[in-house]
Amino acid sequence: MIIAIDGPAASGKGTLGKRLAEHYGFAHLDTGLLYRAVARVLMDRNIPLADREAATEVALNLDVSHLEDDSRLRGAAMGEAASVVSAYQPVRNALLAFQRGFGAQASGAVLDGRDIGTVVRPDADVKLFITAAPEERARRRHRELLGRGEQAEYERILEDIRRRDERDMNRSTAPLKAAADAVTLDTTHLDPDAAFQEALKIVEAKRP
Ligand SMILES: Nc1ncnc2c1ncn2[C@@H]1O[C@H](COP(=O)(O)OP(=O)(O)O)[C@@H](O)[C@H]1O
Ligand SMILES: Nc1ccn([C@@H]2O[C@H](COP(=O)(O)OP(=O)(O)O)[C@@H](O)[C@H]2O)c(=O)n1
Repeated sequence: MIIAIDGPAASGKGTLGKRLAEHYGFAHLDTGLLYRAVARVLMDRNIPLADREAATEVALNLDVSHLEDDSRLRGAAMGEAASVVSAYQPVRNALLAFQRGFGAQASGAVLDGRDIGTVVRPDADVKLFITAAPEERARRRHRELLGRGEQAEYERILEDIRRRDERDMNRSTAPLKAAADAVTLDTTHLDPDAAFQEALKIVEAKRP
């Protein structure tokens, strides 16, 4: 079974994806980490994010083996940089085969990102579109960054989230949007447990 989870920044996609994968014993891929990793390599090499050719080259040669263990990828700067390089079609193309093949050896897979239900796995058995009010998402990300010891200011994070959503929704290639057959779950007033229970109901109802 394939579960696709899409939605805007800090809506809780990763948290939900991880829990659903644990519940069903499936593999889980946070696809945002791929774009974050491309951005990180460019930044480490002092290559401008505007260099599409270099970004494509990095994406084609990306080492995808240790993404989960790399806490630097989860910082605020990398999220912003990821949304710049993710707008380049050749970068997206370079990362597509890996995402499509992910979980083929497992009994099922959960992938979360922006275009899983629309582009990566339009054939997914269940598609969830996770949303929450921008203010609530900014509160969540603020708490998360402070918890990781990063300097973080609520107003600045809210601005970053709005700008990133705008860029992700309005790009010409694989824009952030709910697939026609996705079920939308608004988690603004749901804590992580309640969101998981709601998501579980949706998955169970759609399970083949
Ligand atoms: N329903 C929820 N209520 C409150 N906090 C949440 C909820 N879901 C996730 N979080 C927290 O919000 C932050 C962002 O969640 P995450 O799953 O990383 O979102 P995304 O993958 O959509 O960016 C994390 O610190 C996470 O623990
Ligand atoms: N499938 C995906 C996943 C992420 N992305 C891009 O990568 C950026 C970082 O994604 P992320 O999921 O790690 O970000 P958060 O939602 O965790 O803040 C997003 O703002 C998107 O621009 C994408 O274009 N397609």
